[in-house]
Amino acid sequence: MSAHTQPVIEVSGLTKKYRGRAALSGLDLSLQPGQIVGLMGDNGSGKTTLLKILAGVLADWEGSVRIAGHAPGPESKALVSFLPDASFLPDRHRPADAIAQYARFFADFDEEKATQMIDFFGLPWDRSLKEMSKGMREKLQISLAMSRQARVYLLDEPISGVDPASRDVILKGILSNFAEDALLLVSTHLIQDVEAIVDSVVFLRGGQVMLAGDADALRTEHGSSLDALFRKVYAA
Ligand SMILES: Nc1ncnc2c1ncn2[C@@H]1O[C@H](COP(=O)(O)OP(=O)(O)OP(=O)(O)O)[C@@H](O)[C@H]1O
Repeated sequence: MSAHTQPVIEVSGLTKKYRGRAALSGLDLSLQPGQIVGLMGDNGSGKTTLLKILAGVLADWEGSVRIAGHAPGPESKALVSFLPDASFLPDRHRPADAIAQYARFFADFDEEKATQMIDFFGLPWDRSLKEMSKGMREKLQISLAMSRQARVYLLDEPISGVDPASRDVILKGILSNFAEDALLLVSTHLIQDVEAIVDSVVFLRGGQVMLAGDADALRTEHGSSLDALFRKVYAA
């Protein structure tokens, strides 16, 4: 990574309150492109809130947020592929309908890539979302989100509903579809599952960044896995 690379995400003093209670409290974060970043944190630490603000789907916050130089809005949304933690596709959609919908919405969507990824995951083309299992739906939504040629991918808990063997397949699918100069920010509490693929991590607590840095440097400095470090810092 070049030291002269501009951060693709720059956040400073970000505060978000829900009915007067802060979910994010003056959060600062700067992320370079060309890496996979694990967004970790205990329940309620603000991961989803942060991802939604970066995705431009949550308003009424204070502070400064820039995505490739743009404030959240139509220009930033065109560069950001967001995978929310809840299903957002109509229940009646089969994979081909979902592909057609994505193609209509997103100019950077690659239908062929999505088709390949759906086949890679072995998903049934003849089943609607309603007829799929939770893990199948997650795989379909990951296939769609990763098939945009985005600068930034925001994945909120993409592997929460799948069995351990499928998690590895999904991570492989994500990695093989990830352009080198993009940024992928993935939230999870299953840190051991993403430990092998993340270049750096951001640990949130109480709506602030508690610890952030290069994964290898943190492992060396603390002499432990990220998983063990996570347990240690959150137990403290
Ligand atoms: N729509 C909402 N209305 C009110 N409070 C909310 C809303 N969404 C989130 N919060 C609060 O904001 C805080 C941060 O929530 P958020 O969902 O961002 O955390 P998280 O780190 O993603 O948690 P988890 O790991 O449990 O998914 C929590 O205290 C939560 O109760």
